[in-house]
Amino acid sequence: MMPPEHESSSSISGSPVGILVTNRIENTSIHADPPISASNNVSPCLDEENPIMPDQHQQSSQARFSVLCKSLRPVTLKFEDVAYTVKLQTNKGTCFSSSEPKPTRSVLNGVSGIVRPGELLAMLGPSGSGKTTLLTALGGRLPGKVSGTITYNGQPFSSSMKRKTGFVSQDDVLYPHLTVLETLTFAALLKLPNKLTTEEKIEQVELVIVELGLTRCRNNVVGGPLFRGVSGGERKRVCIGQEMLVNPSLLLLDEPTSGLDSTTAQRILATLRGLARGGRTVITTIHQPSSKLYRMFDKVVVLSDGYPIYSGSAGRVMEYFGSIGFVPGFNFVNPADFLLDLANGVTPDAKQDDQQEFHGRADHRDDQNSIKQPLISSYRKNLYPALKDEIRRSCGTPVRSSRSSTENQWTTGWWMQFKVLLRRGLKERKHESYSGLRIFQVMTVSILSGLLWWHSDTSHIQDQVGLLFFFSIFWGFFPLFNAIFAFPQERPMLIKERSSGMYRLSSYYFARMVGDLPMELVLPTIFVTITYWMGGLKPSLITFILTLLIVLFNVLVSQGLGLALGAILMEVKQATTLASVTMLVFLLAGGYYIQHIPAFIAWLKYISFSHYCYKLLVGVQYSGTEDYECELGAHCKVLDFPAIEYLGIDNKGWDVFALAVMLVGYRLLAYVALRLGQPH
Ligand SMILES: Nc1ncnc2c1ncn2[C@@H]1O[C@H](COP(=O)(O)OP(=O)(O)OP(=O)(O)O)[C@@H](O)[C@H]1O
Repeated sequence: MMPPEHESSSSISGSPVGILVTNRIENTSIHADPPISASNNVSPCLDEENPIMPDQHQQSSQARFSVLCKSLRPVTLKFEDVAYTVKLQTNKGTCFSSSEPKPTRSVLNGVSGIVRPGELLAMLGPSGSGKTTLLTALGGRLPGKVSGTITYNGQPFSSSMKRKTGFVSQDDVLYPHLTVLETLTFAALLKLPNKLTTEEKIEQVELVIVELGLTRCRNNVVGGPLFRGVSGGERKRVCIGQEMLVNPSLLLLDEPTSGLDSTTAQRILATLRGLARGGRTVITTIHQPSSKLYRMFDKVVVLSDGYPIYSGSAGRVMEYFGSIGFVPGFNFVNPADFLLDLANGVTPDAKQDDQQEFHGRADHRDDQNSIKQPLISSYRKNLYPALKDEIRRSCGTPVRSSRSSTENQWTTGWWMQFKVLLRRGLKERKHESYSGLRIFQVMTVSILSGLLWWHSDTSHIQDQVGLLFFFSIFWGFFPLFNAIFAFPQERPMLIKERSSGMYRLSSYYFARMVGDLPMELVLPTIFVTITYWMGGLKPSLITFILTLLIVLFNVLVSQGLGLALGAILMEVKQATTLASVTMLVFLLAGGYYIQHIPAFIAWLKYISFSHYCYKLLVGVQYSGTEDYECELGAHCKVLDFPAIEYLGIDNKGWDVFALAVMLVGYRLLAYVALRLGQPH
């Protein structure tokens, strides 16, 4: 069997990004076609202080890309004895916490490898073998403790490395309502450094679109589970494009070809190989590559139940397994199939009938283990010592970076991030915020309540007070339940973008707050304007404006509570349940339904923003000197009306203060909860 050949050219050379990457080759010590022998491939580590610089000629011919070229700093990634254990969730102790320690499961065991700039490494293994976990660990995104050592040019993972790393996850997290062009443009504006002008950033987007073959669908919306957008392959390419924009030195991809046809898969891998040849370090997990795809890999790591059974040159794999007695059968065509069979504990040369019989046997698990165990032992005996030696030899002295890891953590400034995130949020959520359904809902309720309270006057003071209470409750519920969805819905995107150090949490948070404001304030304004005048409340412009301002204040407070509940629980079902209980308590303790609440529980009204809003609304509607018709022909003081007397309409300053404290407090709580829930 011939070892897989390595192609000498990539399909992307010739395209603009191809030019960019192939030019990198000429300027580096990396070969256009790196030798597949790991031992021959030891190159010195390149650090931040020694970026590969294009020569003068290329600089002038590619002035447009100069900033991007300079930012490329090759990364040698080494991982040694990487192990990871997870605590398993159990059903026990859901009501009463169990004192028993949670069972643990070892997901990765002593995985080692080295990938240099210019190389494309593939991780192979059956489903559940630990590929994604290893990739996530190498991307510095795995929560909890990863044992072993992972270094990038001899350094541990840092925020500067984070910015040089592109990570494409298996689940394509994208905003469904943005077009392909918008998605990439917003990513470019947020990710590319300030020293590039907006035009240059957009130019870079155009290059990536051409490179990834997205020209045809550039103006199509991405789409989501509820409505169709671009195809699965195009989605995947958009995700890769987002990472390619920043010209990452280290590119990690989780199953970039899953669900794609073989031609598209091949094109994607050719692009990745081209990117690698441009001086990047590219690592991908892959499920079942064809032999054609397999030939594009320089190195492979094969995992079986979290244990490595091979780590090294892709071209030497057959030679190695042959040397330990695993020779492919007569129908051998694809090294990847051979490797997957071995990783599954299945002998590759077994005939179809034997396989069926084999799987049907009750003790086939033991048989599988009896194949896996020698493979794991053989790896430790035959491959590991040489690999360890290679890892140690290559770049033994850690490269010192003169910059601190926190310095220059962000590529763009706070204000730029805020502006871009605000624009993106407005575009993405315009369908939601300005949805006809929401407007219809508010208009219907306002007209209906205007008709129900049609021209009420102080002779029906009970009704009027009821209308004011309705204002406070409706505009307590509505924004609260809308706001609850904000953070749980955006969580995957927030985690993805924050993990790559795209923007500050504060700029995202403020952009979200400000972006939601227009519609949050327009709808109650329409409502109050219709209902106030139809309902026959005091015909005074000042009173109307004050009423409107109080309702808007209430909306902002209620929205803040919704955001806080969403951010704390990060789960819509739990948050809506808690919100409905809270609002029910506020409704009952507000002072309208019950006026003789027992003293031991009367304090509840002080934590209810609806209570303060209701009090203020009544306070601006009626003055202490006003009368109302309490009996036929008899007039009483408004302040003596039982509901108002119980409420007490003095101390408006305190009510405003209490609402202001809640306005700030809830939002602060939401921010802190978001910050604590963020990957570090
Ligand atoms: N946090 C966790 N809690 C429990 N089990 C986990 C956790 N993380 C990973 N695992 C388990 O570890 C194993 C490896 O998972 P991983 O996602 O890395 O596999 P994989 O090889 O990428 O699989 P696939 O090819 O199907 O994506 C799986 O059995 C998975 O269930």
